[in-house]
Amino acid sequence: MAMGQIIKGKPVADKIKEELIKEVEELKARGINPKLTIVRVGARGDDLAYERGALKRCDSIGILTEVKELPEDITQEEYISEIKKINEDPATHGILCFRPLPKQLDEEVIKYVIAPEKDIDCFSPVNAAKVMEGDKSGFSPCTPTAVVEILKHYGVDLTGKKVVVLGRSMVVGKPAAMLLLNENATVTICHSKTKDLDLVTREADVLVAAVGRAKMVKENFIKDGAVVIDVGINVDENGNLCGDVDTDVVKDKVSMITPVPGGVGSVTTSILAKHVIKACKMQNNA
Ligand SMILES: NC(=O)C1=CN([C@@H]2O[C@H](COP(=O)(O)OP(=O)(O)OC[C@H]3O[C@@H](n4cnc5c(N)ncnc54)[C@H](OP(=O)(O)O)[C@@H]3O)[C@@H](O)[C@H]2O)C=CC1
Ligand SMILES: Nc1nc(=O)c2c([nH]1)NC[C@@H]1CN(c3ccc(C(=O)N[C@@H](CCC(=O)O)C(=O)O)cc3)C=[N+]21
Repeated sequence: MAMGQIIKGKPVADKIKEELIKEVEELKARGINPKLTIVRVGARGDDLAYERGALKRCDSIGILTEVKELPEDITQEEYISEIKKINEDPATHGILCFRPLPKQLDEEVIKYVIAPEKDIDCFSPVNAAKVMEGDKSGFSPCTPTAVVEILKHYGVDLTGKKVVVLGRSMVVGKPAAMLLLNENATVTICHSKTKDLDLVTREADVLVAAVGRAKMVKENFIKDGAVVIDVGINVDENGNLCGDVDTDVVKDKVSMITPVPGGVGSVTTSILAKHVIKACKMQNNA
């Protein structure tokens, strides 16, 4: 069996980064300084990984950043008031609220608070509706967008392909399925209630794993020669980052697979930066 190709995020991210550096220079020449504000509650491992990646990426492009660190036990009223403050702060162009939120915070209420024009990761229903409609005037969620960009970069044609998305969250699975559908794939979405999961995923020409369970996807989940996009960012028993796919056991069966770290996450941060600049330009009629 042929050894699968490890398809890294870096070349995809670097290409996006080069374009963005030029755009930031142009904005700065006009006295406009694009800025991202991150809102983090508590200290989840995957949030911290994103934060590290996002701060590094924005820094290298010239985007200003600020992190609002909020206590794990924050009340809904307090959280909402923090978001409203940032909505009204003219220096911030993009807001990223890490999700999932802790249990006492009701996402179904909070998602209406973030200003749609600053909502660079598609939290607001206004932007979610645009993803459904294929309307590119809003902000698609960064990670699902990164998944599509990686597939395009490595020449994987999605038209007519059987794509299985493992996971149905509003951060990854569900919008990823929608964006892949927009690329003319035939899409199946799986979740915790799916029966015979391995039989379903084994049909996939392209498998997108976004479950948040370390190394859950094994050899029996994979069709020979499939392309696997591993979105998972999990922390294993030794404190190291790992994906949702057990890469060691599937790598000889796949044709291509993204690594963790160095895969989807690194492209996600580039898309995030791209969206901050898009938001900044829109807010400045630039
Ligand atoms: N690389 C990147 O840029 C990013 C990585 N991530 C990572 O991706 C992973 C998923 O994130 P997110 O979508 O936010 O996570 P959520 O926990 O919100 O959603 C997980 C999804 O997986 C499903 N699921 C959980 N367990 C199983 C199982 N045993 N079998 C089948 N389906 C299952 C759930 O089903 P149900 O709906 O039925 O509960 C749910 O739809 C995490 O590791 C996260 O850190 C997230 C964003 C960006
Ligand atoms: N609203 C929301 N949207 C998200 O997209 C979201 C979220 N909440 N909550 C947390 C998860 C996790 N996530 C990561 C993104 C990039 C890296 C990343 O840049 N990873 C680098 C490594 C970074 C490092 O370890 O320093 C890599 O994979 O190479 C990691 C994790 C996005 N998430």
